[in-house]
Amino acid sequence: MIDKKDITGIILAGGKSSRMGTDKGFLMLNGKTFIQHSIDALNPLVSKIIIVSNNEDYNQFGAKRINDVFENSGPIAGIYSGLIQSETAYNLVLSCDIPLINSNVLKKLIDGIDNTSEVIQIESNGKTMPLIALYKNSCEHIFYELLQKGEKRLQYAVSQCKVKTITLDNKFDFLTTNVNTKEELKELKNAYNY
Ligand SMILES: Nc1nc2c(ncn2[C@@H]2O[C@H](COP(=O)(O)OP(=O)(O)OP(=O)(O)O)[C@@H](O)[C@H]2O)c(=O)[nH]1
Repeated sequence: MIDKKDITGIILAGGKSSRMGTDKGFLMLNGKTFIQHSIDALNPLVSKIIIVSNNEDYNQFGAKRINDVFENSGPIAGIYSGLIQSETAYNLVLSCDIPLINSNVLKKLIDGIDNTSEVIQIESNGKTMPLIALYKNSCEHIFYELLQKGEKRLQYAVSQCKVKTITLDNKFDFLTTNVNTKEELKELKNAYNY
């Protein structure tokens, strides 16, 4: 039986944010920052939360913030940076731009743990989502090798691990809505009356 003491939460909050123009973790939805939505979804399931970002403004959220080990190398580097700091076998990885995410969705990843899978990811709206996923620490060396080769495609990196995909029931697809632009944020607020 996997306990929360065996799981670290890793929130990716770095990157260029070129489409949004500002750090996505500080956007507000329903009176709460995006990063706080990620923290609140992870908290019941993990023993510790690590925020991966070079922005020191993320120090205020009561989680451990760490810098990216490789700069400008995208989410593979963000996950790798979190994995090398993690002291647990399992890691729930979440990007900071999915503000409707909740613990029930993340719990499905923990329920999917088996003896073989190194990555367990959500599929929602017909798309696999490696930034709503559980990673075993054994991915660390695979990601390191790929980063050395300059690989930036997270989907490719995940395909190099033993991966299992858990498909969300269609009625929960909205919970994985990803916000990349100001227009998408406006649409989300309109859709859910926030
Ligand atoms: N720590 C870390 N997180 C990253 C990095 N690149 C992207 N992310 C995070 O990964 C998630 C998805 O990022 P994207 O939307 O694909 O990329 P982005 O750089 O944030 O935005 P764009 O420049 O608009 O593509 C977000 O939560 C980002 O904060 C990185 O190099 N380091």
